[in-house]
Amino acid sequence: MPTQTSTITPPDERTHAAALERLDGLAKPLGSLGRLEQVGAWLAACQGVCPPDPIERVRAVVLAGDHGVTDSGVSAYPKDVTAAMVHAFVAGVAGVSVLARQHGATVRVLDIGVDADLSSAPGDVTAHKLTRSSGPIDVTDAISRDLAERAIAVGAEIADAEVDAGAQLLVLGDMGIGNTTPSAALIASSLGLEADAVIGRGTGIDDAARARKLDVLARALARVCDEDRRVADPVARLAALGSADLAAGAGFLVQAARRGVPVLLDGVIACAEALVAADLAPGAQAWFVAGHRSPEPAQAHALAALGLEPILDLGMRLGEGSGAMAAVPLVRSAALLMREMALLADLVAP
Ligand SMILES: O=C(O)c1ccc[n+]([C@@H]2O[C@H](COP(=O)([O-])O)[C@@H](O)[C@H]2O)c1
Ligand SMILES: Cc1cc2nc[nH]c2cc1C
Repeated sequence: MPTQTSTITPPDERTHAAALERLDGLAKPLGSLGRLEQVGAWLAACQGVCPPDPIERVRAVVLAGDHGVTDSGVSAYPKDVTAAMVHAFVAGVAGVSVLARQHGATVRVLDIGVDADLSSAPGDVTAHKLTRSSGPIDVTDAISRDLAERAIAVGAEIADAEVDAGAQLLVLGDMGIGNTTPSAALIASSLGLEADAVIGRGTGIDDAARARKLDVLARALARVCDEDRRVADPVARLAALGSADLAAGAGFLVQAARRGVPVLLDGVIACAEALVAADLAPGAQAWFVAGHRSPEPAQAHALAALGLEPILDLGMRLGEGSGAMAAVPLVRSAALLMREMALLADLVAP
């Protein structure tokens, strides 16, 4: 029985049209606020109100997990860093923690599939733990179909909690050494691409590690993809080539869209999750904006397929939701400009 797919109610089209009209009437040359105008109109449509409310409550969730492919030497760092970084998020000293503090956002880190016992971590870090590492996708499925379905449901529960806590804007972050490999595999198998079109240098791998990663990716895609290099069913894709944390991310994004709360996407991991989310729930992508461009080639493919253009292009490749968090002030500016700028007609006598 496939996981239920459903179409998503889109952001309000009439509010979007009203927002574009308001933007054209502001005290500025037509179109002169560039991307901020599109972001402002999108926010208005998501909220169903023009001008949009100021964005006061931004909530980030970091989903952590380990990946069997790390045993093949596909990352520049050892997998113990995943668990170590979970402690850093809890202590508020990770990169995204600093940015979130600066921008008044919350960060919740959750161990979905870390290969360590984090049960002594404070708070509810392990409340949604599903596995200790997902499988090496070049030789076996990452997780069972049953676990993929449970992870999607867990991700939805996590999104519900953030929305119920009052989130006006969500950020989805990731932490997992090796996770650019399953992310690239998900994007390739969603779009029918070959390994060499999606491979990137992740944490900064050298040429030898890149050759190993290319081999892992090619064997993973050959193992599960049909002649089109695709896997049609999104749940099967998450189980075969993803992981528990990536499936939870896809479930999170579907539920955010279902609840009508906009999401700022981060780098290649969130974009892989978004691509699958759009297959699980067609139209979900209308609730997403890309916070930043990652150097990972797979992200560019995912963004093009989703019809998204990143707000920032700073060469960031940290993950954690950091690139999305860096874009938060601009999203806030887009709302305030629409609220507080004068109308040209009120300044210029007829
Ligand atoms: O967000 C991105 O586009 C991104 C690009 C490269 C690396 N990362 C982060 O680095 C880790 C994955 O890189 P790797 O090389 O171990 O696959 C993981 O913790 C990600 O958060 C993230
Ligand atoms: C130190 C470190 C921090 C990270 N944060 C997200 N991915 C990461 C990868 C490494 C290696």
